[in-house]
Amino acid sequence: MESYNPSEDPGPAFCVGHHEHNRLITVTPRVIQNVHESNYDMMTVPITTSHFHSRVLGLLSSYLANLQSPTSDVVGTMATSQNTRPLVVPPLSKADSYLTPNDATSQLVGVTSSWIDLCSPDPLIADMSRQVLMLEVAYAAFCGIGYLLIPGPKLHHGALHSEGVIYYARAIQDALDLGPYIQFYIWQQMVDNPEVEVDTMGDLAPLARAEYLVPDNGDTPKVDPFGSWDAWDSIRKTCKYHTRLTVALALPKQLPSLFVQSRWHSEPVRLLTIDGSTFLKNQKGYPVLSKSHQGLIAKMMRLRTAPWIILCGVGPIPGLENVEDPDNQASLSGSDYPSLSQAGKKHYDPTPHLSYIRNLQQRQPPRTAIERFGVGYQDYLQAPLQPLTVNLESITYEVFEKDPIKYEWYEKAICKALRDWADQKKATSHPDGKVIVAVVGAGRGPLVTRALKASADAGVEIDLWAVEKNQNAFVLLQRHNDTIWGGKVTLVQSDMRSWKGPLVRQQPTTAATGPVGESLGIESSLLVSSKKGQHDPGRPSETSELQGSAMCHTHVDILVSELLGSFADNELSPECLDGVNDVINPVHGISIPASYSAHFTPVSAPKLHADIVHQTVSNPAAPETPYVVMLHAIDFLSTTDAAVSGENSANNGNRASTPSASFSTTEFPSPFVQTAWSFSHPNRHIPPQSPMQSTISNAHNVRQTRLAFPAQNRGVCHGLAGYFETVLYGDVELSTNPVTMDAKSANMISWFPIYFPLKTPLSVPENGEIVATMYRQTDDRKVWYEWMVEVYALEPTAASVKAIPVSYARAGSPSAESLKTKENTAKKVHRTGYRRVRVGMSDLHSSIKDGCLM
Ligand SMILES: C[S@@+](CC[C@H](N)C(=O)[O-])C[C@H]1O[C@@H](n2cnc3c(N)ncnc32)[C@H](O)[C@@H]1O
Repeated sequence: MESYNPSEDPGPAFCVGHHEHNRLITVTPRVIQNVHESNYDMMTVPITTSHFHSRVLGLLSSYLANLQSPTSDVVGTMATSQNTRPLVVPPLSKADSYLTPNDATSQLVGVTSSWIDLCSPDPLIADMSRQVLMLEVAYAAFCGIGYLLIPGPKLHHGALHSEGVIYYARAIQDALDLGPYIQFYIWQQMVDNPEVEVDTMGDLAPLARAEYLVPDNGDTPKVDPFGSWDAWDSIRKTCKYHTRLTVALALPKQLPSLFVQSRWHSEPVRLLTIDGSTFLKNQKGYPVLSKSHQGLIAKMMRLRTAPWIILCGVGPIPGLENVEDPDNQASLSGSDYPSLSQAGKKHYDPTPHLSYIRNLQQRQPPRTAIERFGVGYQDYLQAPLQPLTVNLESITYEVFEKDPIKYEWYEKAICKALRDWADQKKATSHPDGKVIVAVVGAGRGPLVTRALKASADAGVEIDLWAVEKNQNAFVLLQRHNDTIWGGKVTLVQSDMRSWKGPLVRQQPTTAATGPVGESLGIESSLLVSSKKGQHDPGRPSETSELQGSAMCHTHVDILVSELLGSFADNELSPECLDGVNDVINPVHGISIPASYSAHFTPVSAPKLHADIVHQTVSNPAAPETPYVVMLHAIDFLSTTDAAVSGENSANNGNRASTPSASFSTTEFPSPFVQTAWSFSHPNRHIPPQSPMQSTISNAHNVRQTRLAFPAQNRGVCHGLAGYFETVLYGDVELSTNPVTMDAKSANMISWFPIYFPLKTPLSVPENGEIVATMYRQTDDRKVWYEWMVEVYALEPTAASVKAIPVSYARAGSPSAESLKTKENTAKKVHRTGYRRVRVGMSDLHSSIKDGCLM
């Protein structure tokens, strides 16, 4: 890897804007220049003025004053319903908006009116609100506004809760059509806190007529940690995961639990709004953010599309104070000059909140190796490789070879294996007593180089073979053998499945087995003549004549391969290694890797779901394809951590792309990742080929699993995130499993996880259970996966009264021992005292159309 200096890493760039509730100016390019000079990147503008607000209120009050009590028709429909639109809000006039199209408009975030109530149970209020929004969106679109901030839905109306969200969502769907070039931000609180949802003077909500309200039953509504997210989920579902529909998230003074933070982290949050009141004061009286706020911002800023930050209620932009006369467009006031008392202070800062955010930007931790490597790949869907049927390009190998861990760990594993071989005085397959090592699927040769190094380090002599089927990569292997390896390697251009094993010179008599330095005589083999640089693998005979001396095939002592995919076996490592199984020394021979296992966990992944929905238009197989993807904006639905508050949480587990220890107060909960299945090599149990079949059966490589995952919080399951672990040799292991990766192979970058999508997302209830059934299937010509997900609600039976324990939380991945009884996992984790009621079930998905050809 090229050398990297963290101090030179620029880190994520912060784009910071300024919001003022009631800005009374027309924003011109000169104003924008002023904004930039104040070190802000952009600003918000209301679409309409207080004049418009007063006009609508006036209209409403005169209408209500003359209104007779609503009557119902025979079917009970109220006369003043949406069906008989009673009141039309007239179009905007000059005094209704300061917004005017000019060169500055594209740099503005427009804000629609917060005094409307699209969710009102009173159809009159809801309809007027809808009309106001439509007028504002249409005018914003006309002016060329590119970004529009829309205050989120009002969730509480007396005893009614979240009833009007669907009306809100429906209006947003219309808005998306009305402003086809506008990016919409729904301004959401992080949690549903009824105390925050207070009506202010002039709001339409309190004007809802009593007959439409349900009397308050006196119960104090509680904070619902996922209530706000629920509302957002309804809106984006109604709008079919529209790409222009995103979230502006208001950060409260007290951050909610890490579960809630992690959920928002998985959503398309494109704006973070921070109110002046969210800031604390440091000892010198300057505004600062708490550690947990800093941590959340750091995480958000590492997303593929980092949100912009908008500071609200932090005082005016210097030189841009609101003036009484909005039509006086010389509204850049003379207040660039501080007051006398301010001027008296030595280092007067007119924008201390902004200065803090800029300082926070400077202090962002440098990106980790995987973050640097993954730039541009975050949440980007890639089709998995088909390395058997498609020859890789040199650039693909080059990317693999940048891994700072994988090759190092292979070298360690080979070195240990060689030392053990020598220490245990195991007999070798070579007449000279050398340990025969073969790298199968050698690519451009990095593992060959490592094997030679391991031999030198271990002080154990080896006879090294490299087998590769990609004829283009083979040219490089030949070149490396001449220039780097000093001709020490025997190269074989072949599919490993038709390789007959190393050719060695026949010995005059059958050699006795012996330790390293001696040879394991292969029964009835003839060992003669030195091997040559190149070998023709196509020879079917066990012995051959080479330069007059008899040669015979022998075994490989240590077979080294790296044929793993993101889900361990998805690039057909089991099938390829089965093909060289008989080549491995039947007594002492080993495979590096010795075993590998596939793991998965259910996730919420709205961005991936949206991308797949859009791809489905041109590719119907898109939702039944497992994708390789650097998962980032996802939320693990099943976790092993107890709920912790944002402010008080400690670093509680490993997770991919950890920003830095200094921001560990926002370490999201660890996923509950379970093992699907595993493979071991050499496989001493491959069933013999049936004489009734002409093709070799692959039935022994079929696998199936059914695993249950507890889901503590409600959410939406979009698919399964898959990982792998592998034991190379002894305690040398590689892992992409987020639970074990840091302990086993931190900073390894060769593999991104795999993602198995669901065509239709499944809603998961609180304290529910997600059960995934998965198969690895084969028809002896190709391999594919099938998967389906069921969701259960757990209803306490009469016998159980206590809260549901998260009884199968587990911090690590299962041990090799527990893997043996893995088939029973779903049964084992079944919770007693609860009846499972199935509330959702996906299709059975199958990747057979894109199966991996053997
Ligand atoms: C993932 S790459 C690894 C390359 C190299 N060993 C490394 O670690 O950088 C797998 C390699 O195995 C080769 N390969 C896959 N299946 C093979 C087979 N059946 N026979 C021979 N080579 C194979 C591919 O062409 C590719 O070069």
